[in-house]
Amino acid sequence: KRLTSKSKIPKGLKPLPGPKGYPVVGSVPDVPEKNSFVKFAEWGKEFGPIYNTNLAGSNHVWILSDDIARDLLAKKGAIYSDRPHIPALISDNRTSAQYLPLLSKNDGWTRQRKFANVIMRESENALFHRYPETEAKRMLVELLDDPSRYNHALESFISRVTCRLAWGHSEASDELKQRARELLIGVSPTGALGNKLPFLMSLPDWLVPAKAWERRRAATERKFFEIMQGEVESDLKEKKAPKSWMRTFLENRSKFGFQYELEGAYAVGMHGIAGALTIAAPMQTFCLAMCHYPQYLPMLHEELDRVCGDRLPRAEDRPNLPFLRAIIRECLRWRPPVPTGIPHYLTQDDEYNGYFIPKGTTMHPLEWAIARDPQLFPDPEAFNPLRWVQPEYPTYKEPLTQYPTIINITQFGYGRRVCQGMTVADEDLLIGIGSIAWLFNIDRLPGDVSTPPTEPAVVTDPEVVENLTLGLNEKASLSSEELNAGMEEPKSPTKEDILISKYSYPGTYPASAVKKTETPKPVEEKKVVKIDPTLDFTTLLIAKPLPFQFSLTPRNTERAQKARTVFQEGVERGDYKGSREFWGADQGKNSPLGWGKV
Ligand code: HEM
Repeated sequence: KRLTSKSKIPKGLKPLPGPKGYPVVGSVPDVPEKNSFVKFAEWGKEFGPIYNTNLAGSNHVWILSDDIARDLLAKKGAIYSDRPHIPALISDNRTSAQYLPLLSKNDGWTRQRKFANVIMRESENALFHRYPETEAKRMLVELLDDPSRYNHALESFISRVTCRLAWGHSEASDELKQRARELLIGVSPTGALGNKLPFLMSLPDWLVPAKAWERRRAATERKFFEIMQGEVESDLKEKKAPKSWMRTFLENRSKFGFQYELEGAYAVGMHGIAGALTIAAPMQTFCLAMCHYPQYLPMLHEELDRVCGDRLPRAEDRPNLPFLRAIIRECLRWRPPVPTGIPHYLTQDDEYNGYFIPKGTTMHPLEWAIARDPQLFPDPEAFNPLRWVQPEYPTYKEPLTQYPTIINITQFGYGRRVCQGMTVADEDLLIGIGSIAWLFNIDRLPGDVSTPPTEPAVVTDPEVVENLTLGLNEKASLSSEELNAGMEEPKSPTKEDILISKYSYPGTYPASAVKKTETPKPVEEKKVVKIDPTLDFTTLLIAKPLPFQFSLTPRNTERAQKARTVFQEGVERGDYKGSREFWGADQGKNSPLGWGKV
């Protein structure tokens, strides 16, 4: 929607405040790609808890207060529950009935939300078929074997659980990660080129590689969903299909009233993708928080030892693990996985407190700021799980057998569009984080120079800076930072390029500060590099801490042995299978289907 000119504002109402911006592009040049949510929160200090930005001619309103978000997005849900158009997707996200989170408030959305309610309730009642407990054992052994690939192990844990929930087995978990990663790039404002330069999408494919990339992504996804549905169908016929969302769909097909042949395949697949995308982020944040706030891990160990003793945590332990729930709750508050929120779209002119909000405005509940309201969260920048379990804090709530909980918190959105997967996230995080803490000590490496977030670390040694980037781009890792999919054959980024995109906000560093050359540089050329080690996150819609180095060691040999034994028992029962390639060994590089270069 074009920005409404002042003359169109109804009498008696004012326009919302906001940054002035520049002609044509509006405020786009003022928004950094890295940690844009920090900039949007800073503008809130200047313009108040609800303000307007013009981004390349479109009207975007940012909401920084939970009360205002509720007043508008929830109470006035009848007009605030649509979704904006995402230009980089070739099928119109609002009407294609492919991706429930991106659909307009139409019939497709209503029937898929009903379907989502059924599959979520059913799997929740069955304690998610114990899939999180099963996969936690494999994750622990992977972490014991190679702690430096922790990022991969955590993402694989989530992807395998979600894959089992969606289709009954974990074999497609690498493919699911890749599907999730490509879709995330497709929908993120900082991802696919078509979202940055929408006019490209009206040009022919041969002129615009980004468009060809999207066509290939969509075709691969469709084929993947179709294969997965077909396999569960034949397993069902042979009466060997484990419990899954797909099985529920196939056994009750006529009840859901889906309108096109693969709608069920998409409805299930979309939930698989939504799960694979999001839940590893708070687990990675947990590792980050334990490194920088070491006082809390011993408290968590004490609780887990008291409640679980020498066995791994299980779903039934939930009421007895308030401190674990407090840690999880605080991870979501301190580093919200969707820091800019998922936008809603306003379908009618509206007003709020004398301000005019025009129809066609994209509304952003800015979770980053909402989760830092100092009235509710004293000392908001500090990771402090005690705020959930000690009565002197405003967020304390009883009974502690139920609270703290992540169910219905603001990080899952507002009103009619609220997240459908909260209970899955809740279960995965309880079992996933609980199991890691049960087995491991988590610490910064000896000599780690990074300091807590109140004071951004000042690093001058290029060697140190370079080491901080290790671990990028593992196979099928969702944390890869290679963006702009579909552009000209990119040169693989140099370490220098990666650093430039990593640290461009809030610190500054010239490339010369990190360049490694044959001959040592004179000292005066080493410039200061500022890094806040707890804010080094990916730039896509779902923000995850970039891989970092830390020490992950078993608390004692008995526990390590126990983890290996219970995993081995599962292997012998046939609980675990490896991941399958779908498009051949080269991932479909030379065929029309396969992994887009991302
Ligand atoms: C930590 C994990 C997660 C976070 C932080 C998260 C966050 C969100 C947010 C912010 C929204 C938008 C709400 C709004 O528009 O107001 C959303 C929507 C949604 N989420 Fe999640 N989510 C998570 C996990 C999941 C999982 C595991 C699933 C499914 C298995 C899922 C499925 C969905 C769906 C289907 C929607 C769209 C609802 C609609 O548009 O009507 N989410 N989520």
